[in-house]
Amino acid sequence: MNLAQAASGYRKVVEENRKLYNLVQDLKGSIRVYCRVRPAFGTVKKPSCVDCLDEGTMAVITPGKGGKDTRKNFTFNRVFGPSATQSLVYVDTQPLIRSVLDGYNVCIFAYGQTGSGKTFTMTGPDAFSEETMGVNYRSLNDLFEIQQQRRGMINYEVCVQMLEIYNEMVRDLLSADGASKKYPFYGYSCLFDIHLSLSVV
Ligand SMILES: Nc1ncnc2c1ncn2[C@@H]1O[C@H](COP(=O)(O)OP(=O)(O)OP(=O)(O)O)[C@@H](O)[C@H]1O
Repeated sequence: MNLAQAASGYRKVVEENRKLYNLVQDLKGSIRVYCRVRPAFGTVKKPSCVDCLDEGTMAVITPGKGGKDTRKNFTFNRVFGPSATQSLVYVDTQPLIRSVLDGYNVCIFAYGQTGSGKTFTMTGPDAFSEETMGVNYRSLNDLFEIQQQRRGMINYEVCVQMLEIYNEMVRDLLSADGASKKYPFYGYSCLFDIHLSLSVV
């Protein structure tokens, strides 16, 4: 077998591996919903109204009269309890980062009421370290690592946009004249009409 044949065979195996990898991600569910319960703060003395039952189920307890509490169970792809670390929370998300570099669209977002831990999960706390950093930084690290591993075979250009939607206004966070770069927000489709600053990283 000559070198050209060997290289062609190798490329086929790599391509097959890529397809199978992304098929597994699809089969695990193209929409996954995780629940993270943040720890109660030191000053809170009342028992928690949230109970993590198992890896995929949690209960919300509503106190009733005469000690008759009602419990409602909710099922997720996975439930992370108050002691879950940042790295544990990232484990299920990590494989999707490789899918991004294989040409798949991936969206990861945090949703929850104020103070529930969205920033903590996605960015990390102020006391920032390798252990405490959140999903965004971990994802970027992985993107750059895979980019390095594939260097010479595939060249990737990584760009970022950052925007904030607040009080029905879209604000371009990477614009030098940020204060003036505000657009009215009319819904999802309006984001495509707005030309936000694109920064190559
Ligand atoms: N898993 C966690 N472990 C320890 N502390 C946490 C955890 N999740 C959140 N916190 C702390 O709880 C507080 C509120 O969290 P955070 O700011 O992330 O909430 P948020 O959902 O982003 O709120 P907002 O919508 O108001 O911006 C912060 O002090 C944060 O450090």
